[in-house]
Amino acid sequence: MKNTVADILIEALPYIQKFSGKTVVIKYGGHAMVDEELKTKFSKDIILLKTIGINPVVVHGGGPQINKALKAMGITSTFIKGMRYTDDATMDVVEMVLGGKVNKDVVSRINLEGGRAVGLTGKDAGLILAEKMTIYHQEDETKPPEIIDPGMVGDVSRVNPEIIHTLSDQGFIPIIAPVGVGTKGETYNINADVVAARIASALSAERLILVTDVDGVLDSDKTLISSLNEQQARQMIRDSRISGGMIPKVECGLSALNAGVKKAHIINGKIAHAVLLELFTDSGIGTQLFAKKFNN
Ligand SMILES: Nc1ncnc2c1ncn2[C@@H]1O[C@H](COP(=O)(O)OP(=O)(O)O)[C@@H](O)[C@H]1O
Ligand SMILES: CC(=O)N[C@@H](CCC(=O)OP(=O)(O)O)C(=O)O
Repeated sequence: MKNTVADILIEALPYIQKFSGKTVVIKYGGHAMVDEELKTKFSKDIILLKTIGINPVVVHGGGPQINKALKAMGITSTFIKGMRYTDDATMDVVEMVLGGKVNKDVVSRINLEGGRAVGLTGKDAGLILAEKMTIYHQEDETKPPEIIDPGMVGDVSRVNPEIIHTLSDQGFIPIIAPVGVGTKGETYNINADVVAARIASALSAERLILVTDVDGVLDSDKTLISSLNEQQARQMIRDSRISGGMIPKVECGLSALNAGVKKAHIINGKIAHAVLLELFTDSGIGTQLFAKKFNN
């Protein structure tokens, strides 16, 4: 029976040994930034990882925080397949909220607890080069898909990870806002799951952990699906059992796995110390995704 503090620490030992010196990319969703206590616990988890020799890289979202700012300014917002339609006025607010308030809040909380976090957007050191995303919509499979213009929504065209390596090697924790830059210096709003997956792929991360506000991928009866392969996930998207913001999350997890990231998980950030529980316990929490070639 594992009930002493020592037993719990020892359960973590093989994982600590395995992950030491490796990179773990954590996507911290806006819906998981709930209250002060949870935010502090998340900050401590990240510092603990760094302290034991793991390289955490945090990519944060901020969807609800953007909604609040847009509402206060009287700008209405709509979503197409989980992506925010981003006209120029919306883009200004998105950059201000993600690169400003949300990024600095995550950074300063980690620093307050004794870590050394540094905030970046994709513009810093050319970290995230972006291009305009094209969204296809197909209602009738006998007809060609309709092309939807999402405004300044970006797709990642290239990640230049040097700045991440430089910071991580010097003991800093990079905190990345999902704003990208185009070849002409234009600013793009990129879904944070997309950025996290592409950064994890560029860093050949050991783990991609997507932290959200639900236990993982839920079935129609709301039960947690603890492991999900690519085929099952695509079927769930087709029959709308996976919808909204869960679509980019699942797609991104699968694409990171196909690009060489070892494991991808979706977990609930409302569970205290969710990141530690996922990484350092035998049972883990949440949904683990499996790519086609690893369907076992
Ligand atoms: N099958 C599903 N399982 C779990 N959540 C789902 C599913 N389908 C849609 N969702 C929705 O996706 C949301 C998570 O996406 P999102 O709100 O974008 O999170 P975040 O802000 O953390 O990126 C859930 O809160 C839920 O409303
Ligand atoms: C294109 C697009 O939709 N970008 C997102 C960026 C923030 C984000 O992804 O935040 P969460 O992870 O908290 O949802 C947005 O504007 O809301």
